[in-house]
Amino acid sequence: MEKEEALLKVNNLEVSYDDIQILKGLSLSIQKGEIFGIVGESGCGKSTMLSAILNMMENGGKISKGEIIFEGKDISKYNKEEMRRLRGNRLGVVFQNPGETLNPSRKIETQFYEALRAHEKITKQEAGKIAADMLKRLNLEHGDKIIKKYPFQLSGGMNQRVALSLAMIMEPSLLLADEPTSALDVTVQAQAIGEMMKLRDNFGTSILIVTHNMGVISHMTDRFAVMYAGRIVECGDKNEILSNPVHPYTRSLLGAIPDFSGDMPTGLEGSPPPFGSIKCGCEFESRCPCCEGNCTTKELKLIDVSKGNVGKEHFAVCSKAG
Ligand SMILES: Nc1ncnc2c1ncn2[C@@H]1O[C@H](COP(=O)(O)OP(=O)(O)OP(=O)(O)O)[C@@H](O)[C@H]1O
Repeated sequence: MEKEEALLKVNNLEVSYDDIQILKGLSLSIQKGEIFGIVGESGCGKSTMLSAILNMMENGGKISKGEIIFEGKDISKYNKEEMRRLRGNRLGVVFQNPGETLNPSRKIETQFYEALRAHEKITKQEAGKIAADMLKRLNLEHGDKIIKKYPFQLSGGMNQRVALSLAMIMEPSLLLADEPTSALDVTVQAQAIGEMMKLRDNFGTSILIVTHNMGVISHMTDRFAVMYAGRIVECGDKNEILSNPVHPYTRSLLGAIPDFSGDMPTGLEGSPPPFGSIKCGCEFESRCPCCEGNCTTKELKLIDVSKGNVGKEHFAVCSKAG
């Protein structure tokens, strides 16, 4: 059976800030209704990838190569106005801190009204009803009362759910989520994850979630990619990677997760090399327990490490630990 056309396809994306290359030949694809995760430690380029997709890079940032195909069109060529129309309509976004999505000086109902009005003709009253309905669908009871409040009158967890509702109000086909649970209490984190998963079940929304938390990846995603120093080093089916991680960095990430046994997690010494300092070979070499002579010179390419498990995709740029 032929595979359905991907909803989002990022091909060989290269992004630099002030001429220093950050993203290195990044490729991924997301199917309709799929939850895809990107995991990696702080500074590996996760947010840069999302801002490139959204055309929201800060000054000095530019896409130097590659394409971003969303619903069949290369949106990396879109101008600001074309992107503005797409955001909030076909593409929803939720950030780590609800404060980045919500305006502190406007009532929730005004924010919904403005978001809806940007894409369709609507009265304040109609917008209020749609907003209250959406809040209810995301398990926020008394939506009619919540919309009358300002963000500071709600808890962090409630605000994040309001932000999620706002991102979903136009029922976008793809939700981009940048560390959406990191700023929340652990108990509320689980709730927010559950709610995002319901979006896929109830609306068929695809989700691209960026996180440094392997627990979130393991709980939420169908497939995921591990990023290190601006490059995808391992990607594929979630269960394949979690049960048989082959890249030494993925193994280190998994070894760093504390558990209830009382054993100390192994952790990972050192830090990634500064961007721009490694011109060829493997960026993980200085921290890698498995490195060999040619690691600093060989070209890095994702290779199929799936061991013939049909339908269970699994790629890595190195399989020395496999
Ligand atoms: N506005 C900017 N100007 C210059 N360089 C930037 C800018 N934003 C990001 N970078 C560079 O890109 C690198 C990756 O940053 P990015 O925020 O994408 O990483 P991240 O994996 O999302 O980190 P975190 O988990 O801490 O948010 C940074 O280390 C920095 O070198």
